[in-house]
Amino acid sequence: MSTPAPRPICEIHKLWTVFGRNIIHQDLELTINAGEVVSLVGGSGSGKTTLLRHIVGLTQPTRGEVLLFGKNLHAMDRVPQQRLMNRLGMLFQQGALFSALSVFDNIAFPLRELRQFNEATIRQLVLHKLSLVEMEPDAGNRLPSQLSGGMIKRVALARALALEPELLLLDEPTAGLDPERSENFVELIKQIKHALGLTVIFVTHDLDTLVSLSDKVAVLADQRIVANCSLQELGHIDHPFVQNFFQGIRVRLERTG
Ligand SMILES: Nc1ncnc2c1ncn2[C@@H]1O[C@H](COP(=O)(O)OP(=O)(O)OP(=O)(O)O)[C@@H](O)[C@H]1O
Repeated sequence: MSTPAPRPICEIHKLWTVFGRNIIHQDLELTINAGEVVSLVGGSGSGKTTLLRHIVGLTQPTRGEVLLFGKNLHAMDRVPQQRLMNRLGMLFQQGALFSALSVFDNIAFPLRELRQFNEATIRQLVLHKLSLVEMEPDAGNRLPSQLSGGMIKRVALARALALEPELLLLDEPTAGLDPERSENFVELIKQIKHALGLTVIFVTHDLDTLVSLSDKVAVLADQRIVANCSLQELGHIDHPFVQNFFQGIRVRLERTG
């Protein structure tokens, strides 16, 4: 049986990002296909978070195109752009929950913004998202300040999933978690990915998270993507940053087989 042709979900072409005199991205090209889990790696300050922000429409690139589901995100009017952005979910580094809102209201927030659902439906949808991230319905009454670090990540993930996105972006999903909680959170992301058939792009500095979660690794160096391939294939890429990085993960790859 032949495998289906890859279906691009996110295509970035000739993208430039310039902040003042700093060129962050230069002629950057990247394609992410449906169903892939791609980690974005690169040195500190290489522009990983900025690239995620371009993909979700929060920051306009200086030049170039970001096509989401075949549509040019940054060249659209506000209403269709918002509709397109509703097909994405983003988990921010610190969770970015609204501190004055309960867990329930945090997850309900994007649903209420849509103005399409009544409160009974919103309640059902929120409770479903809480169960997806393995939290009890009672947790909905708590405030973010009453949650552990791991729970904050779960609630932030539930909120990112509220609109049932096709593409999920995660910025440092396991940052600040101890190794056990980090492993549990990675397992949860994997389960949800399979259950919902998501495409995932994530940034991490944690090599265990990277090895455990990635189908592919996109490497940002010299202001562009210098590799976008499986972890094993990285070993064949002739680039000093990639080679150095690969040495760092080789032992872990051998351990996981
Ligand atoms: N809005 C902005 N205005 C000016 N400079 C910015 C802005 N946003 C980011 N930068 C700069 O762009 C560069 C890339 O930042 P970014 O946060 O995307 O890097 P990163 O690869 O995610 O870094 P890290 O791994 O350390 O989190 C940094 O030098 C940062 O200071």
